[in-house]
Amino acid sequence: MNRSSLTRSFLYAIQGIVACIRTERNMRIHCTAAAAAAASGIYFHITREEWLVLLLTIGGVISLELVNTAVEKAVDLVTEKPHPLAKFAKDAASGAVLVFACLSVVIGILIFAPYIRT
Ligand SMILES: Nc1ncnc2c1ncn2[C@@H]1O[C@H](COP(=O)(O)OP(=O)(O)OP(=O)(O)O)[C@@H](O)[C@H]1O
Repeated sequence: MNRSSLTRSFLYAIQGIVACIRTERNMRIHCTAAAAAAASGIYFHITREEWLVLLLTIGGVISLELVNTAVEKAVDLVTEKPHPLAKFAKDAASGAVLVFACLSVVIGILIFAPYIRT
């Protein structure tokens, strides 16, 4: 892979992220929550280890939402007619986001609750 094709792949990936933020309401919710968590991390001066967990969690949710959107678009490309496999694929992909998002809330509470209490 030469340098210009590497740059092109990078630009396509950025285009994918921007398109997802523009079109997907859930993605904008995740980005807002991520910004709020990062701002809280700065405000409370959380530790290096807490930043590692927080950043991994933010990256996980946003990456999973990108994959979920990709699955939705790919399914819609194949068929927009009701189909049990289309439902299965979309529900499983959004289930993956839901699992990670719920655990992120728990992680956020575990990180920030001690700072808020003191
Ligand atoms: N072709 C289909 N066949 C059967 N069920 C479908 C189909 N398309 C969507 N569904 C059902 O409708 C739900 C919502 O699908 P839709 O494509 O509107 O996603 P969405 O509302 O944009 O999801 P998200 O909120 O995760 O972005 C799916 O999770 C699935 O249960």
